[in-house]
Amino acid sequence: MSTHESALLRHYLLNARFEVLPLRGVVEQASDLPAGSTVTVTSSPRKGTEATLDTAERLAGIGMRVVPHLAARMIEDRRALEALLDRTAGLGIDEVFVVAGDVDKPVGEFGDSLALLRAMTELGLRPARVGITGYPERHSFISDNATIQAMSEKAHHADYIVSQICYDPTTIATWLRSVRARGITLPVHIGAPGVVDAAKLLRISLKIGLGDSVRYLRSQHSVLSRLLTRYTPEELLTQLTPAVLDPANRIAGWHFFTFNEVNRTREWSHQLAARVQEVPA
Ligand SMILES: NC(=O)C1=CN([C@@H]2O[C@H](COP(=O)(O)OP(=O)(O)OC[C@H]3O[C@@H](n4cnc5c(N)ncnc54)[C@H](O)[C@@H]3O)[C@@H](O)[C@H]2O)C=CC1
Ligand SMILES: Nc1nc(=O)c2c([nH]1)NC[C@@H]1CN(c3ccc(C(=O)N[C@@H](CCC(=O)O)C(=O)O)cc3)CN21
Repeated sequence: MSTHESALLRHYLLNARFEVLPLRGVVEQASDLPAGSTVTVTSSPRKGTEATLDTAERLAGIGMRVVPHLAARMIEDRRALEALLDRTAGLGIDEVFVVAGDVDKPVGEFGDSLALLRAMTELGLRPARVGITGYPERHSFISDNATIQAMSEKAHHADYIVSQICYDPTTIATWLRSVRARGITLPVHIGAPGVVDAAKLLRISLKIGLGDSVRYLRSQHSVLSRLLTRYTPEELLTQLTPAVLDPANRIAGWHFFTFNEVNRTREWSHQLAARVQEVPA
C-alpha cells in the first residue's frame, strides 16, 4: 500500500459519518466525537420527524455537523415540508438525507423520495447537500428494478449515496461497479454497522429486511456467536480496501450505522486508523 493510500484509509476512518437514532442518551454518546464530526439522525416512524429535528438541534448545539433524515412518506404536504426545511436552515443545517420512510401508507402527498426531492427544489428550499440511498442487495420488498430506476431519477437531485447495510464485501464491490456501469457518478459513502452488540444487530437486520448477506454474517460467526457479544466491521472494511481505493468507485468515505453505540464505534475506528498508520508503505 502506498503512503497516499494509507493516508486515504486513515482519512476515511477519522472522518466517517456516524448515524444515530433519535433516542434518549444519544447526545451524551455523541459528545466525545471530535467537534465538527458528521452525525446523521434517522427518522423514526414511531416518533415522527420532529423527534429527528429535536435531536438534530441538540447535536448541533454540541458542535456536530448534523444531517437529519427526512422520510417522504411521513411528511404530510408541501407546507409541512416548508416548515421542516425552514427549521433545518434556522439551525444552520445545510444537508439532509432523503428516504422513503418505513410506513405502510404515506401520510400525505409524498409517496417516495423522488417526490420529496422534486418538491424541495420546486419550493426553492433545497439544502446545499442532499443524500440518497443505495442497495448492494435486493431490498426486502422493493425490486431491484425499482431501486435502480429510482436511483437514476433521484441522482439528478442528489449529491451523494449512502449504501444500505450489507455484510458481504464482494456484494458491495460488485454493486459499486454496476452503479458506475449505469453511469451514476455520485460519490458513495459505504454504509457499515459500527461496533454494535451482535444480538441487537442481528435482530435489527432481520427487522429491516436485509438480504442474503445476513446469512453470511451468521455463518461467519456461527462458531463464535455464543462467545462474541460485539460485532465489529473490521473484517468487512479490510476486505473492502481494494474497492475503496479504486478511484473508479469514487468512494467518499464510511458511514457507520451506530445504533447509538457511538463511543465504542469511535474508539474502534480511531484505533484502527492508528494501526493503518503503522503499516509500512
Ligand atoms: N438504505 C438506507 O440506508 C435506508 C433505507 N430506508 C428505507 O428503505 C425504503 C426505501 O427507501 P428509499 O430507498 O428512499 O426508496 P425510494 O423512495 O427511492 O423508492 C424506491 C422505489 O420503491 C418504491 N417504494 C418506496 N417505499 C415503498 C414502500 N414502503 N412500499 C412500496 N414501494 C415503495 C418507490 O415508489 C420507488 O419505486 C424505505 O422503507 C426507507 O425508509 C430508510 C432509511 C435508510
Ligand atoms: N428500511 C430501513 N429503514 C431504516 O430506517 C434504515 C435502514 N433500512 N437501513 C439503515 C438504517 C438502519 N436504521 C434503523 C434500523 C432499526 C431501527 C430500530 O430498530 N428502531 C427502533 C428503536 C430502536 C431502539 O429502541 O433501540 C424502533 O422501534 O424504531 C432504527 C433505525 C435506519 N436505517
